[in-house]
Amino acid sequence: MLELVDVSHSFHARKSSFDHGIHTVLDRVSLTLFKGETLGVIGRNGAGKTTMLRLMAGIFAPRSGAVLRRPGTTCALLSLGLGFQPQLSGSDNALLSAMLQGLSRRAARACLEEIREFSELGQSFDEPVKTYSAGMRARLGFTTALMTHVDILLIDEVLSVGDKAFRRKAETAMKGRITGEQTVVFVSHAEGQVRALCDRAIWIEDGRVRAQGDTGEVLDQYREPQEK
Ligand SMILES: Nc1ncnc2c1ncn2[C@@H]1O[C@H](COP(=O)(O)OP(=O)(O)OP(=O)(O)O)[C@@H](O)[C@H]1O
Repeated sequence: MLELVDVSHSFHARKSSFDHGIHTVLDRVSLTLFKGETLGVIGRNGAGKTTMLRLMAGIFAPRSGAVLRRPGTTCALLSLGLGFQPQLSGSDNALLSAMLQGLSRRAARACLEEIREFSELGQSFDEPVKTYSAGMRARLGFTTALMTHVDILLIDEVLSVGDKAFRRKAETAMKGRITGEQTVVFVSHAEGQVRALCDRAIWIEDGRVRAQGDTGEVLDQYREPQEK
């Protein structure tokens, strides 16, 4: 469904501590994402997980290597603070995202009531997104992605924000999608969620793949050095 072949990525660093001003964030990463699976991505802060998702989504082009996607595959990146127009209302943003994900205007409009209800944003759904808290943005982003249908859903940490009740509801809804046809890449620091939701996992450390395979085994390896 999607493949990373020897993908490397770097940013220009301001700090002189990085070699020649270049900070390598991903170093020859290869992986294959299969149709219908949920792949968990784990790793410490700054390991390169978000960068990898952005490469998968086509937001960045890799400095070297290739990101291969079957032609016509639609892909949505669900991430905090990404993709909203702050001056537009929650409702208009939801409409826009749904249309960007390939829905017709009529089909997108038809989703709006469901999004309003599930997100529990109430009156705020019609207020500009710039007035939202982080948790409210997460609710809007999560619900919009949940109600519209893309081939690959890339989820960056969003299930870990918001209050407990919404988190539980979001997790249940996500499980419903995951056990169905949806192909998902799921970045999370919440090991319990990764264990519960993911068929396979990949551990990224300092931009390299440290381990990949069975979720339980990868999580056990990931935990070992931290417990020493
Ligand atoms: N646009 C950018 N410009 C420069 N450096 C960046 C940029 N985006 C990320 N980085 C750097 O790349 C490294 C990896 O960042 P990334 O966000 O991919 O990590 P992460 O594994 O998602 O971390 P976290 O778990 O904290 O979200 C970090 O050192 C970060 O500072």
